[in-house]
Amino acid sequence: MQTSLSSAVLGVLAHILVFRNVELDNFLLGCLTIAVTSYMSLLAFFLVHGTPILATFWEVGVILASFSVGVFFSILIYRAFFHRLRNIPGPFGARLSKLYAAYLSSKEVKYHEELGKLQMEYGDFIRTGPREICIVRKSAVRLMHGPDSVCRKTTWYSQVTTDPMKTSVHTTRDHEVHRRRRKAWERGVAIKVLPSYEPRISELVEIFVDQISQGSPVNATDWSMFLAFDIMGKVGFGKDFDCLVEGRKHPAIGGMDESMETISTIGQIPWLLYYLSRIPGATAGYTGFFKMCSDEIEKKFDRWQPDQAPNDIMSWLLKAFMEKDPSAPPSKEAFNEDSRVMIVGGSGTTATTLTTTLFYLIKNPAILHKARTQVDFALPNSEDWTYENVKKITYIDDIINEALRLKPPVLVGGPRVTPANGLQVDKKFIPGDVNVIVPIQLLQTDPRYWKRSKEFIPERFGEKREEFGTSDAPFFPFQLGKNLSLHSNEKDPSPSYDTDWPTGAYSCPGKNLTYMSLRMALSRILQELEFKFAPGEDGTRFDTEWKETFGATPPDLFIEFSRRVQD
Ligand code: HEM
Repeated sequence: MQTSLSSAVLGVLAHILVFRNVELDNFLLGCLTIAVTSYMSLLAFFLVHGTPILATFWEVGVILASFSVGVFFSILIYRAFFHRLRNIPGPFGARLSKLYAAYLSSKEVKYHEELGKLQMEYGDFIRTGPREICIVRKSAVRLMHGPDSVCRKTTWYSQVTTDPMKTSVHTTRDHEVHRRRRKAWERGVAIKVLPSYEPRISELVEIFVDQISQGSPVNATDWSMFLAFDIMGKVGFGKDFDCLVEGRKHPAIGGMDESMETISTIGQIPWLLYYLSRIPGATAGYTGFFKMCSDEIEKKFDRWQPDQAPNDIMSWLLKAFMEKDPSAPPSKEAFNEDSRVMIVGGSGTTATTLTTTLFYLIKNPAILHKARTQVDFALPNSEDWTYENVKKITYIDDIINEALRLKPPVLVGGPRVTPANGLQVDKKFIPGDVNVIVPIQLLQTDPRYWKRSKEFIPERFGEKREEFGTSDAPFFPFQLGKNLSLHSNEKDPSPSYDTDWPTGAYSCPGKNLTYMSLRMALSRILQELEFKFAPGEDGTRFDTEWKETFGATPPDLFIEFSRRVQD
């Protein structure tokens, strides 16, 4: 009894003095090794001192079990009643473990909506995990994601690897290393290199328009993905993925879709995902995709010519690598990771936005008519369809932005950790070392900041901007993007609506490329095609059944496209 009690007390002390003060997430294997070693040492100790074998196993088992009970009991009591977040309201289960968030996410894979329900019940500051809160306040956006933010990426970003030599730019948690690596990326998607991508994007959009207008209804969710994936192949790798020509998903990503829902649920507990993904066979669905990316990188290395100007995003990273520039990915593994982030981060998001714009245009015939009239005016002939001309149709930008507002392809967004000395958000003090989520879709549809918040009104980003108070409202689908002008201009072809909210350190570098792809696709569709819901489709599922899979997985949407008959 005495041994058991002492072991339990030791467990409590271990939690209070050691475990509570260390970021344990990625040292669990180390902890397990220490536990096994301790077990073996204790066994050896008792046996050497002449304790019979059975009694030895019993004694050591009791010591370890008591120690573990002490640790877990201390953790639960501490999290429930003494934690620095004890005054932030939230479900009791969320205080104890992130398993609660995983449970919410697993119900229907709609964590974005679950957060909305929690907000209704607990207010704008909600405790969503033992040391995690969700803040549904505009003021939190800039504090977490703005250029002057002192908040950093959390352990959530370590779910693939903890080795800084192997992380992608997205999963690099060291702020300084990340800052350096962003430079190579920014060269690859800079405004001045975009024109070199235009012919490739135009060619793919033409194939897209040809393919979808063959007469029968098409699943716009899939076809938008084929287009976006092909664009990332051409602009990212300089490679034909041929999804549009063959009318199918790339075989390499076939196995990935099914695992996205599971991953996003388990991803609520990053360390668990980290360890599960190390079980042999656990990432089988990704093998083809990983191989495709690493093969392409390998080919790029083989074909590298120092005197040739880079003509795709990965070549810009390769140039930095070959020239030993500090912005380069630090290893081939890191290179591979960057290429995967580019494909995954760049294709699904762009595709989702394109489908969303089509959905809203069909639902709002007056807006569709206005958009078409403007396109016809700016591009009277087929040959007028050039990016230079398309950029001038600002109503297209307004439509894209309104789609990104209502249904952002990243519905919730990545967590950030507060600095050691904490952070003031309005009147609430958030203690240090706390993970914070600022949910994108909830804030972008919040009636406190957006008039007629659930309605599709592109003009709120254009001529009715002042009337709708858009400048002051939280709009951050790319986190906080570059902000140079209201509408396209020479310096920045991407529109910006948050003049006071300049670029955050971790914001999306692909924003300009995204606008270019979407502007080209949408303008060509409007110029060339009529479209309406396919028989039996009314868009309800597409409107309501989005899954939160770190980004978003929208349902199918069946649309009938046909060539426009010019009158
Ligand atoms: C509609 C289109 C897109 C949306 C809404 C979007 C949104 C986002 C968001 C919200 C983040 C921040 C994620 C986080 O905080 O963890 C992000 C990061 C990122 N995006 Fe995008 N993205 C889009 C398109 C693209 C494209 C086309 C590319 C490829 C060129 C791309 C590449 C990246 C990369 C590399 C990061 C990581 C940046 C970093 O951590 O420094 N994205 N994106």
